[in-house]
Amino acid sequence: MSKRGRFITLEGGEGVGKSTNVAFVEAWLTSRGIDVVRTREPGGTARAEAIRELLLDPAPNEPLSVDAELLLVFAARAQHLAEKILPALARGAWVVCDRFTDATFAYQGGGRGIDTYRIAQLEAFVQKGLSPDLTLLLDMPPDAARVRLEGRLRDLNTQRDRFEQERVEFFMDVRQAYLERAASAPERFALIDAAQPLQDVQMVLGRVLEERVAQWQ
Ligand SMILES: Nc1ncnc2c1ncn2[C@@H]1O[C@H](COP(=O)(O)OP(=O)(O)O)[C@@H](O)[C@H]1O
Ligand SMILES: Cc1cn([C@H]2C[C@H](O)[C@@H](COP(=O)(O)OP(=O)(O)O)O2)c(=O)[nH]c1=O
Repeated sequence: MSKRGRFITLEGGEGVGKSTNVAFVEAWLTSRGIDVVRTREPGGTARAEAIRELLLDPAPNEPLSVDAELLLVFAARAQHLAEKILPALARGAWVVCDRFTDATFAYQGGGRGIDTYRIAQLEAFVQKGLSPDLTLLLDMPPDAARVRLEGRLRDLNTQRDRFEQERVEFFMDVRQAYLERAASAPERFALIDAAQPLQDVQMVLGRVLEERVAQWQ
């Protein structure tokens, strides 16, 4: 049987550069001959992307309950794991994912105030022990990240989604929860200063990948 692939996730608040750097990580690994599947959460498959639409739709006439939000995130994840992530890892491909369960601890836990224990129960139920091999946490102050996000929204001429409409205090709680998770699992996390110029962020990312890939081989 071929060796299971590696599972790498990128995390951080809105506008810190996750999408930009998921592409960088994919290109970095591909250039070293690694078979890479790039994906994102919530989403990654047709049905999971349909759940993403429900989660992001601001639909002001019917607020989404906090519990429904949590369960939808995990429903999308269960589908994503079954249809995409687990088959890719089983055939030996490496999966690079823009957000995963650390985002649930940060947003539904830190942001919405759901008890960490309840999230951990769903994590165990849905993931059955699977967790990322490496998590690249892009960290910067939310107000500075918001400036970047505004630029992206303007460029793409899109409206703010349900999460992007949250107040800055929500994103400060999200950041704090991410930092606490990183501190509790330092062997899995690499904490990266995302406020640096992109070139510097990517130099650090390259260094972290170099080190981890060498350890895994
Ligand atoms: N290190 C950086 N310095 C300045 N701008 C950046 C940096 N990284 C990303 N950006 C820009 O910030 C915006 C948000 O980046 P993006 O990758 O879409 O973030 P995310 O996926 O985390 O929301 C984009 O316009 C992107 O080009
Ligand atoms: C994966 C995940 C995402 N989310 C939220 C965070 C984001 O606001 C939203 C969509 O993710 P994403 O498209 O990555 O946002 P952005 O590119 O703006 O950073 O989903 C959760 O609340 N919980 C989760 O478990």
